[in-house]
Amino acid sequence: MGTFNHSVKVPKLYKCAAKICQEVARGVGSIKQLVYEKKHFNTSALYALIVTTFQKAEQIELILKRTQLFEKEPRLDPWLAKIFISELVWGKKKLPNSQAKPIQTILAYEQAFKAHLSDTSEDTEGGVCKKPRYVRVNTLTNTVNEAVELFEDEGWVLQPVDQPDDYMKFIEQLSWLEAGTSFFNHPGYKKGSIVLQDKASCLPVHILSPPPGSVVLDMCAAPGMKTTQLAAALNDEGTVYAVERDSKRYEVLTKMIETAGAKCVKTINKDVLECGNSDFPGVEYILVDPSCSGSGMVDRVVIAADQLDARLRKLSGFQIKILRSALTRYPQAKRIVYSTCSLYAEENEDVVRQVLETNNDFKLVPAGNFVKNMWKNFGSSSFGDIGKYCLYARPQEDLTNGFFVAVFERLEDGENNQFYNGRVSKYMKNQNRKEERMKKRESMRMMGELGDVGNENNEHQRTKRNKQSKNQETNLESKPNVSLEEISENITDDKNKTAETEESTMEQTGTEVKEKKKKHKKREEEAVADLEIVQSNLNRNQ
Ligand SMILES: C[S@@+](CC[C@H](N)C(=O)[O-])C[C@H]1O[C@@H](n2cnc3c(N)ncnc32)[C@H](O)[C@@H]1O
Repeated sequence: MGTFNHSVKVPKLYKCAAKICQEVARGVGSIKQLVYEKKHFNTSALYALIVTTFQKAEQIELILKRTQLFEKEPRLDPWLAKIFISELVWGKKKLPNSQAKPIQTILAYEQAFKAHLSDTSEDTEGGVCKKPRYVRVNTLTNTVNEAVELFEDEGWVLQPVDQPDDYMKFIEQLSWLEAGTSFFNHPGYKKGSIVLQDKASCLPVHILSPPPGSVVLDMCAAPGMKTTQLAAALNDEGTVYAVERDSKRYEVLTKMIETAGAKCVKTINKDVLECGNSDFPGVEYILVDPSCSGSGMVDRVVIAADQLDARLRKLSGFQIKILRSALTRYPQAKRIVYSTCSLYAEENEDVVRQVLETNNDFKLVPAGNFVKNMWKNFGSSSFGDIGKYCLYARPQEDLTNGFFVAVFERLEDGENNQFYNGRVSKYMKNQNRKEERMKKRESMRMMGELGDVGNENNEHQRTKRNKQSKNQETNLESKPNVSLEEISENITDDKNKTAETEESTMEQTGTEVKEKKKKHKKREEEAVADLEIVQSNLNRNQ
């Protein structure tokens, strides 16, 4: 091993890359978001280094296991070591000429890494595909021809596309750029002429195809790729309601909309599960693109196998809930597209199946119809027609990120949803119960008001009632109007909410998630305390 000097620092690029990897793995943000937040002078090198490290995650883990690097070198920073291995084996294939200790330590294992790599490459190399760099032309600010000219001026050559299909033409116009081509600093990207959006990620909006002038709801909007694509589909005529719950991601969303010059978008920083028809009147087209495992993303962070089942269960619970709300809360909705960038049936066909089984207002329509039946990959045959009707983009065959799309359309009179099994979902039962409770309260309130008319004693009775309830309030330590049933329901609701928050805030920071959990726990405890107070008062009154 060469000599090293403790005072020699690791170059900033590697330290920064290791820090971002650690944050991505903790769910603080996406690679892109964190890289751009760091404002490092060599963004593209930083991005490439991190993406390669995640792409090669399985191989790196195997190499680490076989060389027992961390057992032998316990002081090595794990993410820094992974970054160096990635650079040494797949990146520049060398490390900076430095005496810094971590660099020297890694270099001492170079031969061992390479030897182990030759054993591992066969089974894992096939997992990574070389997809081209896709760009979507933002037709709100320039035409496809203008964008093509912009690139041709720089020496790019546009290749003809064989497929006659509009979708293929539009999306692939500029797709013949080598894998890894970077456009983050391109003036066209900075001023919003192009959007760096994967071809498969363009599918959901292409399939939803809202005509200009329509009212659209984008339920999970940030960072805003599909929101801006929706605005372009509308030719900026009509309305796109873009809802995003996470406040940090909401900021990114508003910025992206501004850069794209989309005027028809109304952004809402709210939990869409708390919204309904009165918030977004007249919604006709809905895009449901919820948080998912991201297993289709070529530069994804791999979820550890022992956590996968639990993670998928949580995610699919949330996905079912959000899709159901789309299908039940917007009476004027005609077409709804559900999409994920996951390749797991648990988040895709199975979500579609569960929602369809309890809904008789919508039918599933073959997604292939919307791409002129030219698509190759569909859902699993183990889901019967549901599989046939849903569409997949698969990295190896389509050279895109992995994606899933399902399309729902409102039933016409006399039509049936062939997958409906006649059962009412728990979700709908809860919704109906809530509505009934609200109606009951409203009619009691109305009766109270009507009762005032022509009743001389009413004033007196109301004062008496108020007095009684004030006394009760004091007895119940200010919790008089809450029934046992309501409090119990709140506890359950809060429990569900805690789970849901966990599922859908993958993109939130660890601290935010912790804070939220704390708050939910406190609310739960308060609700339990309320329940006990009401219970003890009831016992006392019996
Ligand atoms: C897969 S991303 C959406 C990507 C986006 N459609 C695009 O194309 O750029 C999912 C987004 O949904 C947001 N989200 C999750 N649960 C939500 C909820 N209940 N209400 C609103 N937004 C939510 C997440 O914060 C995240 O930004």
